Amino acid sequence: MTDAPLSLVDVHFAWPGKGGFALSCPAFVLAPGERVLLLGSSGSGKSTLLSLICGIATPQRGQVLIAGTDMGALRAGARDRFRAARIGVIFQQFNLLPYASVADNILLPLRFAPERRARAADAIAEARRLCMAIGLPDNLLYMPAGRLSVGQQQRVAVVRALIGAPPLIVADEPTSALDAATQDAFLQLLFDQVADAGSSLLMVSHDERLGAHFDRVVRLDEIVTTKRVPA
Ligand SMILES: Nc1ncnc2c1ncn2[C@@H]1O[C@H](COP(=O)(O)OP(=O)(O)OP(=O)(O)O)[C@@H](O)[C@H]1O
Repeated sequence: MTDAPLSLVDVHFAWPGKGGFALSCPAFVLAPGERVLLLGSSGSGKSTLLSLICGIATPQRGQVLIAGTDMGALRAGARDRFRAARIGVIFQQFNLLPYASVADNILLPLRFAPERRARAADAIAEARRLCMAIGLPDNLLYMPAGRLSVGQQQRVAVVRALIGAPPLIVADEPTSALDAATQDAFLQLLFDQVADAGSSLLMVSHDERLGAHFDRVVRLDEIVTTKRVPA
């Protein structure tokens, strides 16, 4: 199933250093258009797995295939460009540039990915449309991102991941800064945008309550084994 948006094959990874955290994933496939919630407790390795999926970390063995391309086989620069083109990433800490405007933050991935840029023909109009859809007033577009509230910054991170319709959206606890009532509305908006773009969504969380919104719920320990490399 090489054209799946995401496929993990016999992946093994250990953070460097003695007593490091090691993770193995024999097999995991995300189907086209599928929305999967990956559940795991704090420290269980969710962010580590997402770093592997995004090509921010590279497995010591095995393959992380994005639409059939093995991320680990790409050189660092090519891997960064490939990620920008194919994957919209919503980081746990948002990773916004605080002094850059909201618009510049949103448009950043398009700079590195011409094919994604081409899908957002009028990029500012598309940024504005996504902001409105996700409940972010478009008069904030030219404010420095660091001046926004945490909930607004989370929305900026979502719009940056969605712009240019990357085939795979990966999200690390994107609702953590929102109260329960806002979470549901926010997820619905995110799902609407993901469906519009025809993207697949992999979200990690420790919050079982979110499961009802997804096509499939996977517990991390169903797909990975973890251990500490002895000191
Ligand atoms: N950059 C790193 N270098 C070394 N070890 C790391 C690094 N990042 C994470 N780890 C280790 O990997 C283990 C799993 O952490 P990870 O952040 O993947 O868990 P998590 O399930 O995402 O946790 P949380 O829900 O609290 O964010 C932890 O023991 C952590 O110390």
